[in-house]
Amino acid sequence: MTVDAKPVAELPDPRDFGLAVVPEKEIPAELASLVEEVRSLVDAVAHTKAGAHELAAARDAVAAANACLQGDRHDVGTMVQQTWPDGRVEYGTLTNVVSGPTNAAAPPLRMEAAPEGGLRGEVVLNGTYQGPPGLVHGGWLAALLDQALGAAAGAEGMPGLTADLNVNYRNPSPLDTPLEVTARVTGTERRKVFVAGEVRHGGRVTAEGTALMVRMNLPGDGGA
Ligand SMILES: CCCCCCCCCCCCCC(=O)SCCNC(=O)CCNC(=O)[C@H](O)C(C)(C)COP(=O)(O)OP(=O)(O)OC[C@H]1O[C@@H](n2cnc3c(N)ncnc32)[C@H](O)[C@@H]1OP(=O)(O)O
Repeated sequence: MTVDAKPVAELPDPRDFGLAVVPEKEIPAELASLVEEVRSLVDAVAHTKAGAHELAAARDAVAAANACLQGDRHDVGTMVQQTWPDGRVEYGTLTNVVSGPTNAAAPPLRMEAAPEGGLRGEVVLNGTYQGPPGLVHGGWLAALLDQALGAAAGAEGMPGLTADLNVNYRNPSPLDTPLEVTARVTGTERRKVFVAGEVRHGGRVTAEGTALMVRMNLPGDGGA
């Protein structure tokens, strides 16, 4: 395939697009641990068999916590600048539902450079991501792949939006156990970036995805 898409020399700075940026290292440790606690809370609520007394007490405690947090908020669209263990710098949305560090609904998925090229990450989805009994919901597998595929394009200097995503479910993906997610760029054509990736459990592919990402239109593209 023709490789004529132009990777950007430097990642576009979201501030140039009017978006606020929070460096991940500036997220307070107390917020990170609160997010962890809320993740655990969501799982506990989803599975609890507690009685009325405990449920009412928990509801009051959560209502009190909620009231504590009704102050100043980050704007929707706020970005987080993340530096991955391999030194790669990446921008993502702060509350991205797959990888956002402050989003308790995000598993979260973290990707880093894979020795064989592209990106790889590991993620464990608990029972709140359940579709069929004991298995990850197919929509969430698509979300994991979409995010990983987008991140793979971004890591090659070609951040963009998903235009087309195809997912094949090859084997069941179990809950509560590590799933490996891999993704790589397979080709480019003008602003089109073709990407492919997999979810694996115990080395066996459970879902595979391909996508077309359309690279962001950047100054200097000249309509290419
Ligand atoms: C600075 C901030 C950093 C941000 C980092 C972000 C990281 C994100 C990571 C998040 C990961 C999570 C990811 C998410 O959740 S992304 C969220 C889900 N995706 C969207 O919401 C995207 C919605 N769609 C659009 O906005 C537009 O349609 C896009 C931007 C995709 C293209 O509209 P645009 O006006 O820009 O492009 P163009 O029309 O000039 O077309 C250009 C080329 O593309 C070809 N084409 C277009 N569409 C399709 C299609 N559907 N099938 C096949 N081909 C298609 C087209 O034929 C042409 O080809 P060619 O003529 O060259 O051959």
